[in-house]
Amino acid sequence: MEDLELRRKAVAELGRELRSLMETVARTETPTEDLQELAGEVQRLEARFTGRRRERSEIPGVDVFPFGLRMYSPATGHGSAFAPPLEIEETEDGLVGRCALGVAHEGPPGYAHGGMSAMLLDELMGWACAAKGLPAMTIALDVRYQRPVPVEMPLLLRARVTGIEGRKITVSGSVVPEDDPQTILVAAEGRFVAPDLDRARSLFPGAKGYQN
Ligand SMILES: CCCCCCCCCCCCCC(=O)SCCNC(=O)CCNC(=O)[C@H](O)C(C)(C)COP(=O)(O)OP(=O)(O)OC[C@H]1O[C@@H](n2cnc3c(N)ncnc32)[C@H](O)[C@@H]1OP(=O)(O)O
Repeated sequence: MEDLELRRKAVAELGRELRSLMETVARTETPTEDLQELAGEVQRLEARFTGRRRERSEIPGVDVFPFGLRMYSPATGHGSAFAPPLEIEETEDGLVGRCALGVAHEGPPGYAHGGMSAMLLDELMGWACAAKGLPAMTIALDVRYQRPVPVEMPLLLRARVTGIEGRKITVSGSVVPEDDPQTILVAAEGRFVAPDLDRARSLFPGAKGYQN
């Protein structure tokens, strides 16, 4: 069997180059004829991905699901062109995530798109549930945007489970500047539900962790 760590490294390297490309594209003011030529080159590059494509519900071979690694997650995935990617660490008081957003994640000029903050919080809050042994899905997310989130600024995200009632979990989260953690840019409250085994099996037929 192919070395999994080697493959994860290759996936992450490709992801890093794609993120860099996305940022270059979002910032470029290069002449129009260059853009037209580059689009053709990217199309030719895409045609070189000739290997097997995974099925819609198939878990990527590099992942560990539901408790571990999602390499193509748009929030945490090192293989994702879209992810910052968010780096997560477990602390005594819940989870802490670190990242900086780029111009490719912009909403208002110079500031992050609100959907990015919501997505990153949603993901981190979801991982906070998994860290309690309850891999769960979001059923409600209330996001308060208190200050705009500058792009290219190191950010600290926090997620803490505040209550567990059977399979229902409540989680709070925030985004702050890493160098000014008292200033809350975004605050969130979320409700999550850990699907029961039957529901999880039907939702994620490709997940070995839920099968007999
Ligand atoms: C799970 C796996 C993933 C983990 C990956 C690792 C972490 C990655 C982190 C990534 C994070 C990314 C996160 C994402 O992006 S998750 C993606 C966005 N979220 C969804 O798509 C979830 C859609 N909802 C559902 O599929 C079902 O509702 C689920 C599966 C969650 C529960 O269906 P299930 O059949 O299992 O539950 P139940 O019917 O037995 O109900 C149980 C209890 O819950 C209450 N209730 C249920 N639903 C709702 C609702 N919508 N509103 C209000 N309440 C609701 C219900 O009243 C009952 O309460 P009670 O009567 O007992 O008091």
